[in-house]
Amino acid sequence: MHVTESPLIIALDYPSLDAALCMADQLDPARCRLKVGKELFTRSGPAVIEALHGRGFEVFLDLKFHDIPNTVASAVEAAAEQGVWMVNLHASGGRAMMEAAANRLVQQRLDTRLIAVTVLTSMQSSDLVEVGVSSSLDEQVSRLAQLSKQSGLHGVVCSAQEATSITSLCGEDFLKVTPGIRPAFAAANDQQRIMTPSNAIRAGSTHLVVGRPVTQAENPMEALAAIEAELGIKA
Ligand SMILES: O=c1ccn([C@@H]2O[C@H](COP(=O)(O)O)[C@@H](O)[C@H]2O)c(=O)[nH]1
Repeated sequence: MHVTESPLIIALDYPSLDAALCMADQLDPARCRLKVGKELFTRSGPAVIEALHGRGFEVFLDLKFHDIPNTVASAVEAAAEQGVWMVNLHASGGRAMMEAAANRLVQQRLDTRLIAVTVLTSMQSSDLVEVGVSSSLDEQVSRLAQLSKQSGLHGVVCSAQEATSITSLCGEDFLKVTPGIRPAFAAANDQQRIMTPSNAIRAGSTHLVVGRPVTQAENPMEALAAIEAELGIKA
C-alpha cells in the first residue's frame, strides 16, 4: 500500500466496479487516496476494496454507519478487517454507539481511523431546523465534534467552513475530513457548505474529499492537476 502525503481523497461515486476501476487506473496512489461510498459498495461489495488495495491505494470506506452500538461496532470491525485506512459513522448516533465502535477497534488491535459525520455538507441551517435541531449549525457541528473526540474517535467529517473552530476545540491532530470542496471552476451541485481547496487547507482541513469536480470533469486528470496546482503540490 502506498502511503501518500497528499490531503486529497477522490470520491469514486460510480454505479459499477468497472467504471470505478477505470478512474482508479488513471490515478496514482502516490497522489491521492480513494473513497468508496454507498452506491459503489452496495453494487460491488468488498471486491472493490480488494481491487483498490491491489492497485496500492489507501481506501476510505464511507458508509456512515448509524445503528445501535453493537451493530455499528461490528460493522466497523468488519470494515477494518478489510484493511481500510478509514471508516465512518454518524455522530448523531450518540456517545454509546461511538464508544462501542472505537473500543472495538482498540480491542481487536485494528489500525483503521474512525471518524464521525457531524452535519452533512449538503445541509444548511434551515434543514437542521426542519429535523428538530434548535442549535445553530455551527453549534451543532462543534457539539458533535467534541462528543466524537470524547468518545475516542480520530476525527470528524465536517465542512471546511467549520475546520478552524474544530481545530481550536479538538486540537490540531484531530482529523478534519472535508467534503464540499469546490475549485472555482466547479459547480456546487447539491453541496451547501463549500470551500475552495486552498481555502480549505488554510482553514485547517486535514483531508479534502473531492468527487464530481474531478470525476465528472471533461478531463478528470486536468481537473486533478489544477487542484494540485492550487494547493502547491508538484505533480
Ligand atoms: O457531509 C458529507 C459527508 C460525505 N460526503 C460525501 O463526499 C463526497 C462528495 O462528493 P462531491 O461530488 O465532491 O460533492 C460524496 O461521496 C458524498 O457522499 C459529503 O459530500 N458530505
